[in-house]
Amino acid sequence: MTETNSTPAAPPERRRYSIWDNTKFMLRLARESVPSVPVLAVVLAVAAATRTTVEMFVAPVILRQIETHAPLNSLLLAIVGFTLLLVLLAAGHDLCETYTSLGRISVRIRLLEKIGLKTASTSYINTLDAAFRAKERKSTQSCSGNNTASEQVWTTYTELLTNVIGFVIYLTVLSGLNGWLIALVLVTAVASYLSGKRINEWGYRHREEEQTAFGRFDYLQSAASGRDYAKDLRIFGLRPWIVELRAGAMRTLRAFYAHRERTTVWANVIDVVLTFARNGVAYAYLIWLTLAQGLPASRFLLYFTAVGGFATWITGMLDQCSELNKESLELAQIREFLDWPEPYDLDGGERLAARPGHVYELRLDHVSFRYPGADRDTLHDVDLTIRPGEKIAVVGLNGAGKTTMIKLLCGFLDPTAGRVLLDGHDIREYNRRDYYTLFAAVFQDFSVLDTTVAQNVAQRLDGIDRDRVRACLNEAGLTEKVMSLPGGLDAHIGRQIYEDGVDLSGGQTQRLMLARALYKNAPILLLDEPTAALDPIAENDIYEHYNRMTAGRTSVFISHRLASTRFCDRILFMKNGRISEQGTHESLLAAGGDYAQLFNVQSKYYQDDTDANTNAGTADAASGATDTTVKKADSNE
Ligand SMILES: Nc1ncnc2c1ncn2[C@@H]1O[C@H](COP(=O)(O)OP(=O)(O)OP(=O)(O)O)[C@@H](O)[C@H]1O
Repeated sequence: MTETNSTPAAPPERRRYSIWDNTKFMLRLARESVPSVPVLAVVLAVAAATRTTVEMFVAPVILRQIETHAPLNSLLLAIVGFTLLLVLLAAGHDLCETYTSLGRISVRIRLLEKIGLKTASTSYINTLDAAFRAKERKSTQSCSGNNTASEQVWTTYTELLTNVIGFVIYLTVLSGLNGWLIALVLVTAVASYLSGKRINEWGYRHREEEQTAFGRFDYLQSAASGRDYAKDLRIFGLRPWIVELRAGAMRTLRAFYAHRERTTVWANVIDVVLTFARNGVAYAYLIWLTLAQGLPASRFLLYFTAVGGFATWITGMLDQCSELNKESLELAQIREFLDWPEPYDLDGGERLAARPGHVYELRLDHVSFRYPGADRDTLHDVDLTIRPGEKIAVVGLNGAGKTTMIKLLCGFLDPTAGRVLLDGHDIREYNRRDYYTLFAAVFQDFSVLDTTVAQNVAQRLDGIDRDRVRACLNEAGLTEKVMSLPGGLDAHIGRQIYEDGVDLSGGQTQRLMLARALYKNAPILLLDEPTAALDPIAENDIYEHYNRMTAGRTSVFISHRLASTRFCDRILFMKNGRISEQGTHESLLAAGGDYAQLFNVQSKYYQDDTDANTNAGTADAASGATDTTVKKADSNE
């Protein structure tokens, strides 16, 4: 017997994504979508720095001409030349900016697509992880508008580069001045940067806290307004309760932001003091040079403007570094999500060739399973062979582990211990996408897309075999309902997108899900309480056709109605994560164990009911048993 490995899945290893890493990531992303974006970022930076530099020279050059009594022509030429140059630079800058803004949006959308792809194709187990879902939410938020990091970062790169170019130019201009002055400006600037960096690091350290607080608020916000809760909100008068919970979440979120602001304010105070000291000393020195050393007015004006500009470039560089740091943290969140570890590579592994007509054997080889974060196993050493073409029924009390077993069989979950075997081979060796093609399923939760009936059954846009769709709808007992809809197979389901859409009842939706499973025509059929929402007549109808539906396939059928499992080859009774009994209906009754006891409890009700109402229908029909023939009725629920 395989030892139970009770260690839960390890939390994903945390990687650090530096600003440089994230810059390379954004460049790669731009290369994949709009390669002109980084190029135009550089062009814009050069244009902006040049424009400011030209502006700095305008007044000193004109003043110098006046000082040296230059001819009027030369003066006018300088004025017209500067004006034209500034107009051209401004026009070129605005043109590039307009052109690149669409490109930046496209790059952001590309990132959003990657997030969507990861969400859709991640291993099923990741979708159960609250940390994964929180990261997905945060990543989507970081790409959901023009002002989010994934788009704004290009502006930051541009402005940072503008500041660096300006810094170099102004440093060259000021190189004739006292070196101590330049050193003072640099030192104060670095000090400002370091205090800002500390703040950003605080944000990075506490980002999980922010995510948790925000996630809780967001969840309650959607619960208070969402369509899913619309009925409960009204019938149970839940609004005050949810609103109070939401207010509590809001208070936690506010407390977090207040803490962050308190930490930030000190960095701002330090920055203001340093800026004041830096500019004050510089201006005092220039005034002294003018008064004591006879610095010409045009030079004074040039240096005066250059010192102010130099400090602005440095402050700009620091601001942009801080901004880039913040945006890089957001990008790091997105990358942490995109690089979230996968227990298996959906596209890796041995390919499973299609084998039409082949009937598969499935085996759970001493399988145990524990959900991530749980403190005990849900399944304990389950050993089960489902023979090719066998029809298995699984019954048991709530929480016994029936659905979990199905999820292990179809490869959504991997065992914590033991193996799942397909025709004797560990399914972990196979390509998981190929493996999924072997299964059709009806799960307890439905996934109907707001689109046409035919597309919901065929799960595709083109190449729908409409005759097969009709046959499957018929098999699932939905023909009459669909044909009553204007548009028939092309009628829209759901009202989220289409005003003319139809909201199906729970039972009708379940039948639609069954038709979808039948349309896939996969060799293994998994049905997790597929008739729970059906009326007794529709349910009976499904049981009567069950053999035909599953002919030539291996099938597993979970049900809470024990009588309904008689038509299966073998019944498994699950208790506390183990298969505690198995056999045919008759042999299990004869054994007098848990199954027999549960069956008696269930049938007793109907028996009493029958005794009390002698004119009522048979007990078996009411309990959904198969040996009672009930006229097929495709009722409109
Ligand atoms: N994502 C999860 N994380 C942690 N525990 C889980 C998760 N899903 C299910 N469980 C636990 O696993 C146990 C078995 O659940 P499972 O859904 O397999 O039971 P079931 O027999 O299908 O129940 P039911 O008849 O109510 O559908 C339950 O105790 C449940 O709380």
